[in-house]
Amino acid sequence: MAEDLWKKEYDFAVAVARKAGAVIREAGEKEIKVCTKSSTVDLVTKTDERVEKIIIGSLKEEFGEGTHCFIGEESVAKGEPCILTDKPTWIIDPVDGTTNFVHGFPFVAVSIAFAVNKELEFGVVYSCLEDKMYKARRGKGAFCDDDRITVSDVEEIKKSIIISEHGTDRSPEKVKKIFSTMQKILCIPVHGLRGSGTAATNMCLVACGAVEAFFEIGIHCWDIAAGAVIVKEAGGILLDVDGMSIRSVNCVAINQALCFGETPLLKNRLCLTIQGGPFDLMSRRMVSANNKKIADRIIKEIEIFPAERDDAPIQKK
Ligand SMILES: O=P(O)(O)O[C@H]1[C@H](O)[C@@H](O)[C@H](O)[C@@H](O)[C@@H]1O
Ligand SMILES: [Mg+2]
Repeated sequence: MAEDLWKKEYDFAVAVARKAGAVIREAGEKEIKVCTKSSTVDLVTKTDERVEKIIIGSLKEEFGEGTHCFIGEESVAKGEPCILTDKPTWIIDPVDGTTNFVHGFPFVAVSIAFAVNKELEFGVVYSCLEDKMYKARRGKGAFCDDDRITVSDVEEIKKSIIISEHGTDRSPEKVKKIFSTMQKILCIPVHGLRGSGTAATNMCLVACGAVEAFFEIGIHCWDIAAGAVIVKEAGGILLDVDGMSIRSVNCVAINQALCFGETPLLKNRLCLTIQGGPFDLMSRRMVSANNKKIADRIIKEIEIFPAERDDAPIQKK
Protein backbone atom coordinates (compact mmCIF):
# COMPACT_ATOMS: atom_id res chain seq x y z
CA MET A 1 0.00 0.00 0.00
CA ALA A 2 1.35 3.46 -0.94
CA GLU A 3 2.86 5.25 2.05
CA ASP A 4 0.54 7.95 3.39
CA LEU A 5 3.22 10.60 3.17
CA TRP A 6 3.47 13.03 6.12
CA LYS A 7 0.49 11.42 7.94
CA LYS A 8 2.66 10.82 11.03
CA GLU A 9 3.78 14.47 11.04
CA TYR A 10 0.17 15.63 10.54
CA ASP A 11 -1.25 13.53 13.36
CA PHE A 12 1.55 14.65 15.67
CA ALA A 13 0.95 18.32 14.72
CA VAL A 14 -2.70 18.00 15.75
CA ALA A 15 -1.66 16.52 19.10
CA VAL A 16 0.99 19.20 19.68
CA ALA A 17 -1.47 21.99 18.77
CA ARG A 18 -3.93 20.63 21.32
CA LYS A 19 -1.18 20.41 23.97
CA ALA A 20 -0.10 24.00 23.21
CA GLY A 21 -3.70 25.17 23.43
CA ALA A 22 -4.00 23.67 26.91
CA VAL A 23 -0.84 25.57 27.99
CA ILE A 24 -2.35 28.82 26.64
CA ARG A 25 -5.64 28.25 28.46
CA GLU A 26 -3.77 27.46 31.70
CA ALA A 27 -1.64 30.60 31.31
CA GLY A 28 -4.82 32.57 30.78
CA GLU A 29 -6.25 31.19 34.01
CA LYS A 30 -3.05 31.74 35.99
CA GLU A 31 -1.64 34.95 34.47
CA ILE A 32 -4.58 36.80 32.99
CA LYS A 33 -7.77 36.06 34.89
CA VAL A 34 -6.19 36.52 38.32
CA CYS A 35 -5.18 40.10 37.51
CA THR A 36 -7.27 43.20 37.08
CA LYS A 37 -7.83 43.96 33.40
CA SER A 38 -5.70 47.12 33.47
CA SER A 39 -2.71 45.24 34.85
CA THR A 40 -2.99 42.36 32.38
CA VAL A 41 -3.22 44.69 29.40
CA ASP A 42 0.25 45.94 30.39
CA LEU A 43 1.36 42.35 30.86
CA VAL A 44 4.07 41.44 28.35
CA THR A 45 3.14 37.84 28.30
CA LYS A 46 5.94 35.33 27.82
CA THR A 47 3.35 32.75 26.85
CA ASP A 48 4.14 33.12 23.13
CA GLU A 49 7.83 32.22 23.62
CA ARG A 50 7.07 29.44 26.09
CA VAL A 51 4.47 27.85 23.79
CA GLU A 52 6.73 28.05 20.73
CA LYS A 53 9.52 26.34 22.70
CA ILE A 54 7.09 23.56 23.73
CA ILE A 55 5.92 23.06 20.13
CA ILE A 56 9.40 23.05 18.56
CA GLY A 57 10.83 20.95 21.40
CA SER A 58 8.09 18.35 20.96
CA LEU A 59 8.63 18.22 17.18
CA LYS A 60 12.41 17.83 17.54
CA GLU A 61 11.95 15.12 20.18
CA GLU A 62 9.55 13.20 17.95
CA PHE A 63 11.29 13.62 14.58
CA GLY A 64 14.91 14.23 15.61
CA GLU A 65 17.14 17.28 15.72
CA GLY A 66 18.22 18.59 12.30
CA THR A 67 15.76 16.58 10.21
CA HIS A 68 13.34 19.47 9.81
CA CYS A 69 13.61 23.25 9.56
CA PHE A 70 11.54 25.68 11.63
CA ILE A 71 10.07 29.11 10.96
CA GLY A 72 8.51 30.31 14.21
CA GLU A 73 7.19 33.78 14.94
CA GLU A 74 9.15 34.07 18.19
CA SER A 75 12.35 32.51 16.76
CA VAL A 76 12.29 34.91 13.80
CA ALA A 77 11.72 37.79 16.22
CA LYS A 78 14.98 36.73 17.89
CA GLY A 79 16.86 36.77 14.57
CA GLU A 80 16.37 33.26 13.19
CA PRO A 81 16.10 33.26 9.36
CA CYS A 82 12.66 33.22 7.74
CA ILE A 83 13.66 31.39 4.57
CA LEU A 84 11.59 28.56 3.08
CA THR A 85 13.93 25.95 1.57
CA ASP A 86 13.07 22.60 -0.04
CA LYS A 87 13.69 20.90 3.31
CA PRO A 88 10.66 19.80 5.36
CA THR A 89 9.78 22.97 7.28
CA TRP A 90 7.40 23.70 10.17
CA ILE A 91 5.83 27.21 10.04
CA ILE A 92 4.53 28.11 13.49
CA ASP A 93 2.56 30.90 15.16
CA PRO A 94 2.33 29.69 18.75
CA VAL A 95 -0.23 32.25 19.85
CA ASP A 96 -2.08 33.92 16.99
CA GLY A 97 -4.06 36.71 18.60
CA THR A 98 -1.70 37.68 21.41
CA THR A 99 -3.50 40.95 21.95
CA ASN A 100 -6.78 39.03 22.23
CA PHE A 101 -5.11 36.69 24.74
CA VAL A 102 -4.04 39.40 27.20
CA HIS A 103 -7.49 40.99 26.94
CA GLY A 104 -9.36 37.73 27.40
CA PHE A 105 -10.99 38.27 23.98
CA PRO A 106 -12.02 34.70 23.05
CA PHE A 107 -10.15 34.13 19.78
CA VAL A 108 -6.64 32.76 20.26
CA ALA A 109 -5.19 30.16 17.88
CA VAL A 110 -2.19 27.85 17.65
CA SER A 111 -1.18 27.75 13.97
CA ILE A 112 1.12 24.97 12.71
CA ALA A 113 1.86 24.34 9.01
CA PHE A 114 4.25 21.94 7.31
CA ALA A 115 5.88 22.52 3.89
CA VAL A 116 8.13 20.29 1.77
CA ASN A 117 9.87 21.49 -1.41
CA LYS A 118 8.23 24.86 -0.69
CA GLU A 119 4.76 23.28 -1.00
CA LEU A 120 2.39 23.40 1.97
CA GLU A 121 1.53 19.77 2.84
CA PHE A 122 -0.81 20.39 5.79
CA GLY A 123 -2.11 23.02 8.18
CA VAL A 124 -3.52 22.85 11.70
CA VAL A 125 -5.23 25.77 13.46
CA TYR A 126 -6.42 25.10 17.01
CA SER A 127 -8.78 27.83 18.24
CA CYS A 128 -8.00 26.98 21.83
CA LEU A 129 -10.55 29.11 23.70
CA GLU A 130 -13.33 27.78 21.45
CA ASP A 131 -11.75 24.28 21.54
CA LYS A 132 -12.10 23.94 17.75
CA MET A 133 -9.45 22.01 15.79
CA TYR A 134 -9.33 23.11 12.14
CA LYS A 135 -7.08 20.97 9.98
CA ALA A 136 -6.34 20.03 6.36
CA ARG A 137 -3.87 17.97 4.35
CA ARG A 138 -3.08 18.78 0.72
CA GLY A 139 -5.61 16.98 -1.50
CA LYS A 140 -7.56 15.46 1.39
CA GLY A 141 -10.17 18.05 2.36
CA ALA A 142 -10.59 20.40 5.31
CA PHE A 143 -12.11 19.65 8.70
CA CYS A 144 -13.24 21.30 11.91
CA ASP A 145 -12.81 18.58 14.52
CA ASP A 146 -14.30 15.58 12.69
CA ASP A 147 -16.70 17.55 10.48
CA ARG A 148 -15.84 18.27 6.85
CA ILE A 149 -15.94 22.02 6.11
CA THR A 150 -16.46 23.89 2.84
CA VAL A 151 -16.48 27.54 1.84
CA SER A 152 -19.65 29.57 1.29
CA ASP A 153 -21.43 29.36 -2.08
CA VAL A 154 -22.29 33.08 -2.05
CA GLU A 155 -21.28 34.83 -5.30
CA GLU A 156 -22.86 38.24 -4.74
CA ILE A 157 -20.57 40.65 -2.94
CA LYS A 158 -23.61 42.38 -1.40
CA LYS A 159 -24.51 39.15 0.37
CA SER A 160 -20.98 38.70 1.73
CA ILE A 161 -19.28 39.20 5.05
CA ILE A 162 -15.65 40.28 4.62
CA ILE A 163 -13.18 39.84 7.46
CA SER A 164 -9.92 41.75 7.88
CA GLU A 165 -7.57 43.16 10.50
CA HIS A 166 -5.88 46.48 11.16
CA GLY A 167 -2.70 44.86 12.50
CA THR A 168 -0.44 46.41 15.11
CA ASP A 169 1.16 49.26 13.14
CA ARG A 170 -0.34 52.62 14.08
CA SER A 171 1.59 54.82 11.60
CA PRO A 172 -0.90 57.37 10.21
CA GLU A 173 -0.22 56.63 6.53
CA LYS A 174 -0.84 52.89 7.01
CA VAL A 175 -3.88 53.36 9.25
CA LYS A 176 -5.32 55.74 6.64
CA LYS A 177 -4.91 53.17 3.83
CA ILE A 178 -6.26 50.33 5.99
CA PHE A 179 -9.41 52.21 6.95
CA SER A 180 -9.88 53.75 3.51
CA THR A 181 -9.87 50.19 2.13
CA MET A 182 -12.31 49.02 4.78
CA GLN A 183 -14.62 51.97 4.10
CA LYS A 184 -14.63 51.29 0.34
CA ILE A 185 -15.37 47.61 0.88
CA LEU A 186 -18.09 48.28 3.45
CA CYS A 187 -19.74 50.74 1.06
CA ILE A 188 -19.78 48.41 -1.96
CA PRO A 189 -21.93 47.53 0.05
CA VAL A 190 -21.24 44.22 1.70
CA HIS A 191 -23.41 42.58 4.35
CA GLY A 192 -20.76 43.20 7.00
CA LEU A 193 -17.13 43.68 7.94
CA ARG A 194 -15.63 41.66 10.80
CA GLY A 195 -12.30 40.86 12.44
CA SER A 196 -11.57 38.15 15.02
CA GLY A 197 -8.10 39.54 15.85
CA THR A 198 -6.27 36.50 14.50
CA ALA A 199 -5.58 35.79 10.83
CA ALA A 200 -5.50 32.06 11.38
CA THR A 201 -9.00 32.07 12.85
CA ASN A 202 -10.22 34.46 10.15
CA MET A 203 -9.07 32.02 7.47
CA CYS A 204 -10.85 29.14 9.21
CA LEU A 205 -14.02 31.25 9.19
CA VAL A 206 -13.60 31.55 5.39
CA ALA A 207 -13.02 27.77 5.15
CA CYS A 208 -16.17 26.88 7.10
CA GLY A 209 -18.31 29.36 5.15
CA ALA A 210 -19.01 31.74 8.04
CA VAL A 211 -17.54 34.61 6.00
CA GLU A 212 -16.79 34.96 2.28
CA ALA A 213 -13.28 36.44 2.35
CA PHE A 214 -10.35 37.49 4.53
CA PHE A 215 -7.62 39.86 3.42
CA GLU A 216 -4.77 41.61 5.15
CA ILE A 217 -1.75 43.63 4.08
CA GLY A 218 1.18 43.34 6.47
CA ILE A 219 0.40 39.80 7.56
CA HIS A 220 3.20 37.25 8.21
CA CYS A 221 3.78 33.77 6.79
CA TRP A 222 3.29 32.13 10.22
CA ASP A 223 -0.14 33.78 10.58
CA ILE A 224 -1.49 32.37 7.30
CA ALA A 225 0.45 29.22 6.31
CA ALA A 226 -1.83 26.73 8.07
CA GLY A 227 -4.98 28.67 7.21
CA ALA A 228 -3.95 28.69 3.56
CA VAL A 229 -4.08 24.88 3.36
CA ILE A 230 -7.40 24.82 5.23
CA VAL A 231 -9.02 27.43 2.93
CA LYS A 232 -7.73 25.74 -0.23
CA GLU A 233 -8.85 22.27 0.87
CA ALA A 234 -12.28 23.72 1.78
CA GLY A 235 -12.65 24.81 -1.86
CA GLY A 236 -11.52 28.42 -1.45
CA ILE A 237 -8.99 30.51 -3.33
CA LEU A 238 -5.79 32.27 -2.24
CA LEU A 239 -4.35 35.29 -4.06
CA ASP A 240 -1.65 37.88 -3.62
CA VAL A 241 -2.68 41.49 -4.11
CA ASP A 242 0.21 41.95 -6.46
CA GLY A 243 -0.26 45.48 -7.64
CA MET A 244 -1.62 47.29 -10.62
CA SER A 245 -2.05 46.47 -14.25
CA ILE A 246 -2.86 49.38 -16.55
CA ARG A 247 -5.84 48.62 -18.78
CA SER A 248 -5.35 51.66 -20.96
CA VAL A 249 -2.55 54.17 -21.00
CA ASN A 250 -3.25 57.85 -20.69
CA CYS A 251 0.09 59.65 -20.92
CA VAL A 252 -1.10 62.92 -19.42
CA ALA A 253 -2.56 61.05 -16.49
CA ILE A 254 0.65 59.07 -16.10
CA ASN A 255 2.62 62.30 -15.89
CA GLN A 256 0.19 63.73 -13.36
CA ALA A 257 0.35 60.53 -11.35
CA LEU A 258 4.14 60.69 -11.38
CA CYS A 259 3.98 64.30 -10.18
CA PHE A 260 1.08 64.25 -7.76
CA GLY A 261 0.73 60.60 -6.88
CA GLU A 262 -2.32 58.56 -7.66
CA THR A 263 -5.64 60.16 -6.78
CA PRO A 264 -9.08 58.49 -7.12
CA LEU A 265 -9.87 60.72 -10.11
CA LEU A 266 -6.52 59.96 -11.65
CA LYS A 267 -6.85 56.27 -10.93
CA ASN A 268 -9.99 56.19 -13.05
CA ARG A 269 -8.31 58.12 -15.86
CA LEU A 270 -5.31 55.86 -15.60
CA CYS A 271 -7.75 52.95 -15.67
CA LEU A 272 -5.60 51.25 -13.11
CA THR A 273 -6.92 47.99 -11.89
CA ILE A 274 -5.40 46.10 -9.03
CA GLN A 275 -5.27 42.44 -9.95
CA GLY A 276 -4.77 39.42 -7.82
CA GLY A 277 -1.62 37.43 -8.47
CA PRO A 278 -0.55 33.97 -7.41
CA PHE A 279 -0.49 33.40 -3.64
CA ASP A 280 2.94 34.19 -2.21
CA LEU A 281 3.39 33.00 1.38
CA MET A 282 6.20 35.48 2.08
CA SER A 283 4.79 38.61 0.40
CA ARG A 284 3.01 40.04 3.49
CA ARG A 285 -0.22 40.44 1.42
CA MET A 286 -3.01 37.95 1.01
CA VAL A 287 -6.63 37.54 0.01
CA SER A 288 -8.42 34.28 0.82
CA ALA A 289 -11.97 33.89 -0.43
CA ASN A 290 -14.71 31.40 -1.22
CA ASN A 291 -14.39 32.12 -4.95
CA LYS A 292 -12.51 34.29 -7.46
CA LYS A 293 -15.49 36.58 -8.14
CA ILE A 294 -15.58 37.73 -4.51
CA ALA A 295 -11.77 37.86 -4.32
CA ASP A 296 -11.42 39.99 -7.46
CA ARG A 297 -14.17 42.35 -6.32
CA ILE A 298 -12.55 43.17 -3.00
CA ILE A 299 -9.02 43.29 -4.46
CA LYS A 300 -10.12 46.27 -6.55
CA GLU A 301 -10.68 48.27 -3.35
CA ILE A 302 -7.49 47.34 -1.52
CA GLU A 303 -4.95 50.14 -1.06
CA ILE A 304 -1.57 48.48 -0.84
CA PHE A 305 1.19 49.79 1.40
CA PRO A 306 4.76 48.49 1.36
CA ALA A 307 5.65 45.72 3.80
CA GLU A 308 9.07 44.07 3.70
CA ARG A 309 8.85 40.43 2.58
CA ASP A 310 9.18 37.87 5.36
CA ASP A 311 12.11 36.27 3.48
CA ALA A 312 13.90 39.57 2.80
CA PRO A 313 17.62 39.42 3.71
CA ILE A 314 18.13 40.41 7.35
CA GLN A 315 19.61 43.92 7.42
CA LYS A 316 22.94 43.95 9.29
CA LYS A 317 22.49 46.36 12.23
O1 LIG B 1 0.19 40.35 17.42
P1 LIG B 1 -1.17 39.73 17.63
O2 LIG B 1 -1.90 40.27 18.82
O3 LIG B 1 -1.11 38.24 17.60
O4 LIG B 1 -2.09 40.18 16.39
C1 LIG B 1 -1.85 39.96 15.06
C2 LIG B 1 -2.25 38.55 14.73
O5 LIG B 1 -1.19 37.71 15.10
C3 LIG B 1 -2.55 38.38 13.25
O6 LIG B 1 -2.99 37.10 13.00
C4 LIG B 1 -3.55 39.41 12.78
O7 LIG B 1 -4.03 39.17 11.54
C5 LIG B 1 -2.87 40.73 12.90
O8 LIG B 1 -3.64 41.73 12.30
C6 LIG B 1 -2.68 41.02 14.37
O9 LIG B 1 -2.02 42.25 14.54
MG1 LIG C 1 -0.07 35.99 14.57
